[in-house]
Amino acid sequence: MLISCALPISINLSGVSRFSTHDAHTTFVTETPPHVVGGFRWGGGQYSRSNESVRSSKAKRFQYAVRSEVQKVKGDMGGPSDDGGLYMGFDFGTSGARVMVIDEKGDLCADGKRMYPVVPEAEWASMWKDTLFSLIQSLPAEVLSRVVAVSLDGTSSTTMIVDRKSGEPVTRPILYNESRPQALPFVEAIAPPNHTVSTGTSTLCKLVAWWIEGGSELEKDVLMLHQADWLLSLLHGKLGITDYNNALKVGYDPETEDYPGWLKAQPYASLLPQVKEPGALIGHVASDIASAFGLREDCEVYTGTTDSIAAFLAARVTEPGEAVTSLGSTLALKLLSTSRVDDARFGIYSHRLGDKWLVGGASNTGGAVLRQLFTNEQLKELSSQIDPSQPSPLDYYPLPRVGERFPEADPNKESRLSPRPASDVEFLHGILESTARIEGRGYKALDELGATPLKAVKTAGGGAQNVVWQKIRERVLGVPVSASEQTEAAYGAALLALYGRRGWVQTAQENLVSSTS
Ligand SMILES: Nc1ncnc2c1ncn2[C@@H]1O[C@H](COP(=O)(O)OP(=O)(O)O)[C@@H](O)[C@H]1O
Ligand SMILES: O=C(CO)[C@H](O)[C@H](O)COP(=O)(O)O
Repeated sequence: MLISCALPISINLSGVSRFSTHDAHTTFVTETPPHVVGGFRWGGGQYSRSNESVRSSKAKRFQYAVRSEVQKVKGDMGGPSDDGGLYMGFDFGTSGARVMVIDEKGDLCADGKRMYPVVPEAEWASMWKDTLFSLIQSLPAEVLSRVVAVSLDGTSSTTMIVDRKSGEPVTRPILYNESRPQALPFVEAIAPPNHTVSTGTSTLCKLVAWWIEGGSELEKDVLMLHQADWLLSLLHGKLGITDYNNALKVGYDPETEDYPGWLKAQPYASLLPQVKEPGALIGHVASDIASAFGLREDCEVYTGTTDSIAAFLAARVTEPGEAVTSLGSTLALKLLSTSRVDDARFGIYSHRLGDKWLVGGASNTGGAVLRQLFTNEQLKELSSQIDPSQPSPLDYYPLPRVGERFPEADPNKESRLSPRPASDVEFLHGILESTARIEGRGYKALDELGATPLKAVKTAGGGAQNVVWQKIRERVLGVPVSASEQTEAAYGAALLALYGRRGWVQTAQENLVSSTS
C-alpha cells in the first residue's frame, strides 16, 4: 500500500566502515507504516509556579494541541493543508546525524543517517556542515522539491562562538559534556543559588571561560550560538537566533521569556542570541541553499530544540508522570511534570513545554560506554543470553570518561567497571543493570524534589532496541517501560517543523483541539 508520500522507489545505500568519510544509509519508505499523528495536548495542566506568568497571551502561543492517539491514514488533522508538502527534521546527536522527512499526516517518507567521521577538534564545525549538506543531498529530488518546512535539534549546551558577520566559528565548538569548572566561581557569583547554569558543563560556564581567557577582546565581532542554531543558520542565512530549550543552559528563563537581569548586566550579554519558542518561524531557506539542493524558494525554517527534547516529541508522551529516557550515547531523562524543578547540585533542570515542564537531567553514562566495549552485534548477542529477571550482583558506575552531570553533578567522578567477570554476558549484565540503577536514582531525585510522580517510561535512542535492557529497567524502576514507536529524535524535529508550519498554535486555551479533553 503506497503511502501518501507516493515514493516509487526503495534504495538502501549500504554503509561503509564507521570511520570512513560517511557511513551512508538512506532509505525511502514504500510501505505505509502504522502512522501516528504525533503530539499531545500542551495545555490545561496546572502547575505550581507562577501559572499566570506562563499563561500570558504570549505563553498561550506555545500551547499546541494535536490528536494524541495513533490514527490510520485517513485521519484529518485539521489545520491548513500544504497540498502534499513534506516536513524535514534533522537530529545532530552525539555520535551521528539523521534526517527524517514526513508528510502532514506524520507518515515517514524518507530518512538518512551519517555517523560522524573522526576529525580533529578544529574541524568539528565544518564536519557538521558537511554532514548536514550530505544528508540533504542523500534525499531524492522529488522529496526535496516537496519540503515546505525544516527544523533541527542538536546536543544541548554544545556552544559555539562565531563571527558576527560571516557566522564562521572563531574557536572550536565546546561539546555538551565538556566542563569549564574554571568559570564556575564567576557564574555562581552572579546566578541565584543552585541555578541551572551553576555547573561546569553549562553553556554559561563555557561562554564565561572563553570570555575570561581572552575572548572579551572580540566582544564587538562575535556571537554565541548553540550547535542547532548554527546549523539552522546555514540553511536560512540569519545569525543570532535560538530557541528557549537550547537557551536554558546559558541562563534564559522560559517562564519570564527573557534573559534574567543578572545575566543581561554582564559585559558578554551582547553575545547572547535572540530567543524564540521551539518551532517558531525564522524565515525561508536562503536562495543559494534552495537552488543548490533543489529546495523550494519558499521552504520555511523553524527554530529547533535539543536532541533529548526532540526524542521526547517523537515519543508523543501525553500525560504528566509519563517520561522519556533517551538511551543514546548518554542517558537523558525527561519527565512530563506539572511542577517545575531545578537544582544544579544534582544536575536537575526543567525545560518548558507549553504550560507544563520537562523535568530531568542528562547523565554521561549510557551508550558511549557500551560502544567503547562492544560492537552493536556483540550487544545483541550477549544481551540475548542475559536473564533480565535476575538482578546482577555487580555494582558499576559506567562512564566513558571522567565526569558526571546527573544525578550527581561531579566533574571529577571516575568510571567504575570492576571487578570484571570472566563472562562477557555477566559483565554486560552488570553494566545494563548498573545503568538502570542510575536511571532509577535520577527519577527518584526528581520525585523527591517535587516533580509529578513517575508512572511510565518510554525509551528513545539506540538503546531502545534492547528488550532485555528494557525488562531490567522495568524491574529496577518499578513502572512500565516500553520503546517509543518513533525512537529517532529526527522524527521529533520533523514534527516541530510540522507543528510550526501548520499553525498548530492556539491563541487561547479554549481553542485547543484535543482528543484527550
Ligand atoms: N542492542 C543494543 N543495546 C544497547 N545499546 C545499543 C544497542 N545497539 C546500539 N546501542 C547503543 O546505542 C548508541 C547509539 O544510540 P544513538 O541514539 O544513535 O546515539 P546518539 O544519538 O546519542 O549518538 C550507541 O552508543 C550504542 O552503543
Ligand atoms: O546528553 C546530551 C547530548 O545527547 C544532552 O545533554 C541532552 O540533550 C540533555 O540536555 P537537554 O536536557 O538540555 O536536552
